[in-house]
Amino acid sequence: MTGDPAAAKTITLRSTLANIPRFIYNLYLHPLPKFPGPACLAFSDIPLSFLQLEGTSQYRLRTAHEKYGSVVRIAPRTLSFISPSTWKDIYGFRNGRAALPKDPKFYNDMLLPDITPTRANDDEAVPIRRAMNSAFSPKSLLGQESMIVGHIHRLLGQLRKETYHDYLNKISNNKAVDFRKWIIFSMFDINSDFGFGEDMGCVAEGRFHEWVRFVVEFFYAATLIYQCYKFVPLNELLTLFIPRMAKQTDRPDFMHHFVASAEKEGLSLPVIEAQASILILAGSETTAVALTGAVYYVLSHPAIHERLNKDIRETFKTAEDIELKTALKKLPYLDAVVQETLRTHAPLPNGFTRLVTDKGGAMTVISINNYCCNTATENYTDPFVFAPERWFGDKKYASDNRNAVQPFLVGPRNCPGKMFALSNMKLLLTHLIWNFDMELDKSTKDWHVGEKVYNSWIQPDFPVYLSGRVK
Ligand code: HEM
Repeated sequence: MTGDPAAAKTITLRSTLANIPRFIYNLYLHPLPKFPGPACLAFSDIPLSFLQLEGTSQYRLRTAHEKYGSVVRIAPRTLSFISPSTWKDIYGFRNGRAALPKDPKFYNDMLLPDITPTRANDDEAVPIRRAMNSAFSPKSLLGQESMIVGHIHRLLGQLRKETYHDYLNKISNNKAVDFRKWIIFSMFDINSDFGFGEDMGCVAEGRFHEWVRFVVEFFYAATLIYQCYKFVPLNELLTLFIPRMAKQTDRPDFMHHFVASAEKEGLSLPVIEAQASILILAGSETTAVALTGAVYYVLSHPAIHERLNKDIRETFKTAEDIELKTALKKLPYLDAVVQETLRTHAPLPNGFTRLVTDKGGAMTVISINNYCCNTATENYTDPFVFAPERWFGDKKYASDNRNAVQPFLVGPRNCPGKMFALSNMKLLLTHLIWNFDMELDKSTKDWHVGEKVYNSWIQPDFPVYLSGRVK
């Protein structure tokens, strides 16, 4: 097909000219101009969409918040907030239900089916969430520990193989390992084992399962979703690849708990099956991004790395002593490292949009952007400094708004997998640090600078040198 650049230019110019009255209206006559914000974003929806397609909107919005304050108009009908007090107003409960409805343009019918908790309306989501809660209860999570540890051991074994030419004689092959890749493998294995009682074999085979690759790319596709009519609904794909439901395992996995409660809630089989997609989609990539971020921040701060090494290696005399109960409770410094990672590197940095309807019926889209909120100078002292101490009552950070960090959201539509994600992160970090001395490859300098976001951070390769611990 041949293009005609002159015709394209003419069409662009004509449509821009035709829209000038609308741009003027948006800037000066619209009901929202009382909210501050850059005119270059407020005149049309196009600039924000462009930045989102480019994966860089978080940086532009942060600059706008630093200049204009805690509420910024970022498109004609769109406001961004960063005050900690607004979390509850936007996402919390009101009269036992979600305070505000989800924005159907983001939660559209190409993203996920409306029988997933993410897209179900507030009333329909209640029984699904109730059925999920029993699967995510602290008791059933503790029941998953041996499964998680089994996967961690498999991962450690593969990392040793990658690191050592001859493991018994400790002959290293002096090759850095792409850590991010292995963490993704492990998180997809753990989440699918948790969800369906069967892992995907990513760590064992050292490669992405085909549909896992698809799920990772779905995060990018979600940004382009309006143009993505070619995508088959994800849950149908998943049920094609995972012959689940009837499979029986001795260990009560998520589906075991979920199906038992779902029956009591009167949920239909299609609703039960649809949870397959959301569980893998929501849990694997997010936790992998957070874990990779945590390893990066720890290794790039030698004092933090040393303190964590000391805490973990002194607390657990043998690797078998590492247990969820102890890893979660006895290691406050590890806890602070994880919190600080979720502040500086929240896996889903851009906000989740909700709608406010005014008396005339006009809708405004509002959200809190995690990246802007967590790196705002109005919320944190030295917001770009990775400082676990800020979670320990260090005087320097006394004025920090620590409750501004809400990577799992708040309220009735928050993340039900929060405890599962935190447990995985802490267990894996503890095992890694107990077992290995680690060092960043030089190429990782400024590894996170300019990272793009398509729903989640697009992290570059992450080469790390490993060796069996010396002390
Ligand atoms: C660090 C890791 C994680 C982060 C930061 C995170 C964050 C979030 C956030 C912000 C939401 C709300 C999204 C929205 O409103 O559209 C969400 C929803 C959800 N998450 Fe997580 N998540 C993580 C890990 C997990 C894990 C491990 C699981 C399950 C094993 C999980 C299961 C879910 C489910 C099922 C939903 C949908 C809930 C609903 O819409 O009602 N998440 N997550």
